Amino acid sequence: MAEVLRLRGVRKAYGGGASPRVEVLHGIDLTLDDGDFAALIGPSGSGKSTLLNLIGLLEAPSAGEVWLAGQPVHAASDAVRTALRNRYLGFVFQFHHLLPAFSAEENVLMPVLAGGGRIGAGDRQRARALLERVGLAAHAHKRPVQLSGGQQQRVAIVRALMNRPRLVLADEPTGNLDSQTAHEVFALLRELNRDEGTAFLIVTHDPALAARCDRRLSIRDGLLLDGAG
Ligand SMILES: Nc1ncnc2c1ncn2[C@@H]1O[C@H](COP(=O)(O)OP(=O)(O)OP(=O)(O)O)[C@@H](O)[C@H]1O
Repeated sequence: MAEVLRLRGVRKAYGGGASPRVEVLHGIDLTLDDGDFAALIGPSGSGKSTLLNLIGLLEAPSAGEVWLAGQPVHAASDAVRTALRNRYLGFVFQFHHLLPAFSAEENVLMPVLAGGGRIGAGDRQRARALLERVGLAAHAHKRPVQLSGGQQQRVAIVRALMNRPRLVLADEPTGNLDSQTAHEVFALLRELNRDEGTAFLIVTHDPALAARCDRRLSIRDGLLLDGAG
């Protein structure tokens, strides 16, 4: 199975100069392969979001290497990082961040525009197929406010898959949902992982959801433990 992500000795420190320098991540090694389904757990403030931001190419490490799809990105320019992010990564957040003025289908199509492309017939077909896949075919024309919380999150999830990313980063994707809906949305992530072969790295505080992942990565004291299996 091909490697999609590799971190080697990744450190991240904040501050410096006038404010004290605090190192949050003390040397993280991690490899994710295509199709991996991994939970990232750890106490509040342990650095989960920091790690996700580094993997998402939204922040640069203070030291160490980040490789995405076989390409070194730790020293890449902003333009290269943006291009790699659009091509290989998808994002799902705790709050759906759908654009309120646009329909569900238009929201799903947004990553095509963000990647600098023009929306073609094939893109519309994929957006509709994805919405149908998650039971929202009849809601494609509705705006986010007309959808339930679980439906909104489903739209956000298929939006993340629109560009066929190799890795989806999900920061507490079910954190804002009641437990029944959370389990349904989580099951959907799993199905999409299997159907599309997309790797997922999912930050969750819910041990029951983490237990349903193939890998459980936990951050403690700035280090990553891999509790595979
Ligand atoms: N931009 C920043 N500047 C300074 N310190 C930061 C910055 N971002 C995060 N930190 C610090 O880094 C540490 C890790 O934060 P992070 O948000 O990654 O933790 P987390 O595990 O995601 O927490 P939670 O589960 O509460 O969301 C915290 O002590 C936080 O205060």
